[in-house]
Amino acid sequence: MYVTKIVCNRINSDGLEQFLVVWAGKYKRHSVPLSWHSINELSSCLELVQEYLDNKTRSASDSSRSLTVTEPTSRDIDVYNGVLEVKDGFIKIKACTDAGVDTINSDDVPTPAMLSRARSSATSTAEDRIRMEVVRRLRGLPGPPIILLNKIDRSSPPLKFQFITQSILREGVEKADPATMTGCQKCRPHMGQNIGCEYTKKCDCLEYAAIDVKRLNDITKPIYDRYIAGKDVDLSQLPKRFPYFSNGDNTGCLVPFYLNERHPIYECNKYCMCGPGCKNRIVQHGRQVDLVIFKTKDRGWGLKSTQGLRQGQFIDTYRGEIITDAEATRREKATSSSLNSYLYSLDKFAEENELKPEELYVVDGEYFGGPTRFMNHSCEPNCRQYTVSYNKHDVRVYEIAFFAYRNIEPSEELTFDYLDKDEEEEEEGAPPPSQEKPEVALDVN
Ligand SMILES: C[S@@+](CC[C@H](N)C(=O)[O-])C[C@H]1O[C@@H](n2cnc3c(N)ncnc32)[C@H](O)[C@@H]1O
Repeated sequence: MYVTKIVCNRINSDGLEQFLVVWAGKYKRHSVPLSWHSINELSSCLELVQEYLDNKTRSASDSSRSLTVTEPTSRDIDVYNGVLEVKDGFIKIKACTDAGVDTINSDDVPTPAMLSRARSSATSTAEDRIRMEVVRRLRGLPGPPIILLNKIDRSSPPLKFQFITQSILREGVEKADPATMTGCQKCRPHMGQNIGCEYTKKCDCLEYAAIDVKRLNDITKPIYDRYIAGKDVDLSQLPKRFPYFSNGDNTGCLVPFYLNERHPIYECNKYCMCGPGCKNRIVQHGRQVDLVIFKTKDRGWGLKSTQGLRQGQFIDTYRGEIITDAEATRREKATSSSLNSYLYSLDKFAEENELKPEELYVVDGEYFGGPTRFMNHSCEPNCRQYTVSYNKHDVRVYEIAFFAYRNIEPSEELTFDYLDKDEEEEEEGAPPPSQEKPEVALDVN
């Protein structure tokens, strides 16, 4: 026995908030079992209660606009279509042979009388219970606190959304063979400045990192030209940069070369010889900033931080279910929304690896994800998403990480551009926001 739907609410004669629930099962039409329950008895189906309350709020605002008032036309009754009993800890339906039990045609429920009563009945205990459940889930997440804030109404983020700490690989999605995941072998934890990887030429993790063409010289330019001509060359000879500042106030923030040009970030991994203290590891350590999921006036939920963020500071990853392109298309068709804002294609390496669209994977953050799933769109965003790879040989599964694109004031809403495309940006040559600090790259070749 399980609940399939909530159809009505009321305050009973004891002053208790109750919800009329529909139970699943094979029953004769018109005699589907229904019963009234308090929110404490509905803890296993809070999502359904939330869905009911959201619909009720929506239809209340619709009817206030059209000024339609439905007057009660039939009497309200308490017991419907059978008797529920608790047996062995489960709710069961006892066949109703007692002529004295009130029944009602279930197709008529909720009756106009019930609806009228529901409209004027408070649901604050249920709303508080739902909020407590969201807060409980947020407290279970690793990292600094994530606060839930709603000064607009009594709603909570959807309970059908599950917070996860790592993306979930769905059917048909595979990471590259684990044997391809290698670490840098020539780096050591103490090579000079005690920061792990010190020299871009030694760090194998940078093999496929972007070439810093501005730093080509008489020796490296001919190697670069051969590389561009498609010849086999030793890429470690070409000038590269580590992605993060290794010292100073901006330690851990993205250097402008990556921040502005959106080059894929290759972090060191568990097979690297540089050790866990290496400064080429930021995203893999997870979120280090506090976050607030808050209700906006007109854009649903949004995200902010109570602390100021520095330009280039890592916020969190965008996670979700990683699905195949075919599954993404199926989900897109199934959703009523024409623009599915939760799907994110993992296509960063598609062109250079000649991957066909149908071979790509997609991250769906609608029902499983992290707090960044609540970030809203802006055409002038203060955050941007970057590609972060721990396995340079895996071109289909990687992380999407949000970093502050400029300094961000405490409690400023965090936004990114949903239509952001790296390629367009490079073509247009959009000027980056000014850097307050000069860049100090980590590579000291
Ligand atoms: C990824 S979600 C962001 C979180 C969302 N606000 C929520 O409450 O779940 C994307 C959805 O948020 C809303 N949204 C995001 N940015 C918006 C904006 N700038 N203006 C209006 N609605 C926006 C749209 O409904 C969009 O489909």
